[in-house]
Amino acid sequence: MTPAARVAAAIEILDMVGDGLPAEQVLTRWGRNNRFAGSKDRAAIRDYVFDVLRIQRTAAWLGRASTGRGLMIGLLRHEGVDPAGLFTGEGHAPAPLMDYELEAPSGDMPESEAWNLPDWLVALFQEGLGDEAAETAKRLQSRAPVILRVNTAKATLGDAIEMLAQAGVVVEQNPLSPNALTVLEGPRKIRNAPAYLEGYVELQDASSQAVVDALPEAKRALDYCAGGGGKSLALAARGDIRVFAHDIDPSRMRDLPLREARAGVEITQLGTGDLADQGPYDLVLVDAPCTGSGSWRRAPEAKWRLTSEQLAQTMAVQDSILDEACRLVSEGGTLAYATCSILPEENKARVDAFLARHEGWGCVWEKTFSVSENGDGFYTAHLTRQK
Ligand SMILES: C[S@@+](CC[C@H](N)C(=O)[O-])C[C@H]1O[C@@H](n2cnc3c(N)ncnc32)[C@H](O)[C@@H]1O
Repeated sequence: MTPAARVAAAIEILDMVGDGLPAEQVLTRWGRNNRFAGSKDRAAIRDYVFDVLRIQRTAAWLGRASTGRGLMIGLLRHEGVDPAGLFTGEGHAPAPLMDYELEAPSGDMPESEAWNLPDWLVALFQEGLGDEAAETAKRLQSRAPVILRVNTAKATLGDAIEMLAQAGVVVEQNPLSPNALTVLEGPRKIRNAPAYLEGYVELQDASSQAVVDALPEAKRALDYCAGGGGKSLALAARGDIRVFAHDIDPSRMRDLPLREARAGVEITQLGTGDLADQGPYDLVLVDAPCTGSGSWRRAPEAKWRLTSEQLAQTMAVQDSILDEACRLVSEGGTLAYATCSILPEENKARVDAFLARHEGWGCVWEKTFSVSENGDGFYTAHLTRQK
């Protein structure tokens, strides 16, 4: 495909996303219906779509419309590319620019467009994050780093780095976790690299890894909201620990056996009805469902779709999960709470509300990870019963 044809494809996809369809679904369907597009074309189109979604308000302002076409014109201007060179109408290129599209609006962009958040979230960021609000919103506008976790059950850091390099994946150590590697070159080669296929490394954000690093030693640990099992796998790699994984939606753990086999570790999946029978556990990790605000670089659609009602519902779910999970913690054990959110409503406020509802519990440690070039935004707190 020509560069201009890729732009035209991104416009088509963004229009469908604008109609409310999930970007991933539209991209997959587009790929199926346009088999002539090669992997490089599909990757470039995907980048356009997600780059736009991260800066949608800015792109709409620069492109003078929030249609797919306006957004792509705006994205190109944001990246310092003159859209006239691609909007030629030749071949599969988008139609030439109309008069009103020829120039970006004059004057400074209004501040409201620069945050690239809905207005209600700008207010929430300002209220909850104070001085860090604007910087955090800005960081959410760039691409997230690609990060690997070295599976210490199978490989040393040195072995993993060397094997990755042989497959064209260049990495450097990430400061957030001793086993985390930031990918500098060759991210698209990871899934076919022997180091990945043989379980020497896993894809996992560095803040997520740091949340697991901080968990206290335990013989029996329950990952109460295991999802795909990223944190269960990291815990199991410690060795000398029995890890149980649970999720209210067991289908989320469907790939876990495959990932366990690759990583050379064992995890026991538990249905909700079996949790108490197998308990108590000296460590219960609640990696709670959340708005994902700390990882909106990876899933930028979520920031445009979130409503205040959904945030309130999510907070209520977080409360009820903590109430259920705390019953499974052994005497002297730890209830660890984590979210990939940067909103205090989902973090410290949930811990404070839990402590107010449960006499005898205390918070012994907590940490917030900011959105940074090293990792996603995360929060974690360790709760224990006080003597
Ligand atoms: C943030 S994700 C977990 C990510 C996972 N721990 C990882 O590191 O890959 C939250 C998970 O909580 C699950 N969940 C939602 N409500 C739940 C509940 N009441 N009990 C247990 N799990 C729940 C969701 O199905 C989702 O998979």
